[in-house]
Amino acid sequence: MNNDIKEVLYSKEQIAEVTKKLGKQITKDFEGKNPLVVCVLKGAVMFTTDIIREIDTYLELDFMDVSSYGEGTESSGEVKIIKDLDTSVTGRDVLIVEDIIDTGRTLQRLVELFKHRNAKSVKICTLLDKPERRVEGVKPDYVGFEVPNEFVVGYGLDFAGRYRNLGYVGILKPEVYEG
Ligand SMILES: O=P(O)(O)OC[C@H]1O[C@H](OP(=O)(O)OP(=O)(O)O)[C@H](O)[C@@H]1O
Ligand code: HPA
Ligand SMILES: [Mg+2]
Repeated sequence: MNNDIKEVLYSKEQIAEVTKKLGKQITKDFEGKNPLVVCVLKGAVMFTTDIIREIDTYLELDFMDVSSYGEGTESSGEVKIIKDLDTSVTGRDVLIVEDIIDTGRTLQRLVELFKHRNAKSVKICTLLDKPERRVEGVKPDYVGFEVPNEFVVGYGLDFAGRYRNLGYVGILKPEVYEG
């Protein structure tokens, strides 16, 4: 599996360090707010479980399963909701946790949905931001790293369902997805 990686972008240690830093910031900003943390499955599962342990406020956790990439490296353009939240967002301070913002379609859809459901506030925390590919105007409130316009995998991020279990984030060799 490691042989399929062209370059390691962020090591386990770098991810842990930035997660701690973001957790501290979020702790400060959400003090006394009891936010509803929304983990966007499946990519954000590792980042979410790590960052919530760095946030020192009361919070609640829920999961939403959303998908638009299927087996490829390009967004299908259609954001499918596979599993909705169990919790109502009405009147809640929502913090969406994502692994990556690429075109921005996934988050645009979620932010619109939560606002429509009358969330009190909606904030976004993403480990990775790939601003070069943006087609929607969403802006994250908390960002770990800006990534170049390459298909990245690891630490939750997949290609065709694989590589989520890498501890680091790396660039996939193009020959892996080109066939
Ligand atoms: O900004 P966008 O272009 O919308 O891309 C970002 C989204 O795409 C990936 O999810 P995917 O749809 O592959 O589902 P997964 O998390 O289950 O892998 C990733 O985890 C983000 O949720
Ligand atoms: O670069 C990426 N890697 C994995 N999944 C993704 N979903 C959007 N962009 C990416
Ligand atoms: Mg994915």
